[in-house]
Amino acid sequence: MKKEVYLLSGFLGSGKTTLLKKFLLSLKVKGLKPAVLMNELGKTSIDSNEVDDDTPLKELLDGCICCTIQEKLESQLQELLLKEDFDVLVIETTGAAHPVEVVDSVLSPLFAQHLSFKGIITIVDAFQWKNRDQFSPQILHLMREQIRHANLIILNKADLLPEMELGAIVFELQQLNEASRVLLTNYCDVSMTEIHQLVREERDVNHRKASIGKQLSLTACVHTFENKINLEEFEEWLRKLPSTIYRIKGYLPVVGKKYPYLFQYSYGMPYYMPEQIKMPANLVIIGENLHKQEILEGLKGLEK
Ligand SMILES: Nc1nc2c(ncn2[C@@H]2O[C@H](COP(=O)(O)OP(=O)(O)OP(=O)(O)O)[C@@H](O)[C@H]2O)c(=O)[nH]1
Repeated sequence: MKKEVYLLSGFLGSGKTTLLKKFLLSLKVKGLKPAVLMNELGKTSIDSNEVDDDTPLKELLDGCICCTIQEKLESQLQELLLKEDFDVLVIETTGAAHPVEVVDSVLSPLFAQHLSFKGIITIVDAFQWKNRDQFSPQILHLMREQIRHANLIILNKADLLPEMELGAIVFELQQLNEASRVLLTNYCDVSMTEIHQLVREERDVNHRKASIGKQLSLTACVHTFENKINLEEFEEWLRKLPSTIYRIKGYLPVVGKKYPYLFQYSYGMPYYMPEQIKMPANLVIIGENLHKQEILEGLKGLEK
């Protein structure tokens, strides 16, 4: 059975660790075993002390998951999958992380059969948002991105502002992300049912929806090659793809080669690298309004 993955996003100090503690507790009450992947901008983690000793915890220190140690994130995910027994993984990113970059790692072809991405929960500090003019345009952009890509927005620290102002902020957040619900909380006191329900997903192994950024209708599908393919024919297939496919990554089993090619494709640019070891022959395709069946049939048609 696939392990569910939730991503906690939100700017520094918004309340991610506060929510994490409550979320972990609720999972345990439901009889589920959680695991946590956390990263901190500094060299030592502070928040990890907040996680009980019986919960498997991986830390990514000295950098933000998305910009400096994306590869490390993948290896930590792999290690968790190999060594730990858990049902649900909660990833708490630093407040300075772009959520979609992290989702990109979770959707790695290495984990296609093991992880089921449930969604991004973004926490917004109401007081901070009201006073956001103090931040640089770059930080403001990041905060907006975290909001835009959320599947659920938690407007936290409601105790710090009058109701009228909170109402105006809810309206602003809703304008930024019409598809997500906005919940108003104190100390991230949110009904966990809301979190568990946050993403509707297809559970099919080879054909799954990653509910990232619903407002952008970003979806993903995974193809697992059962047979080898011819590289020239694959390139021909690639050339015919619509421009709404932004990202493809995975391993291509190539006719005449013992080990697969690592394949990366980003906004039209393909990249191939021969591997020296056996890898799972999964290919993840991410884009807007994907015609999944057509894509998967096209790939199947390339197999010899
Ligand atoms: N007044 C008030 N304080 C809150 C609320 N929620 C959290 N806090 C406090 O805000 C501070 C930051 O909360 P955290 O949960 O550590 O925030 P975080 O997003 O994990 O912070 P970083 O790890 O630095 O990004 C803590 O002192 C919390 O106790 C709230 O609703 N109201």
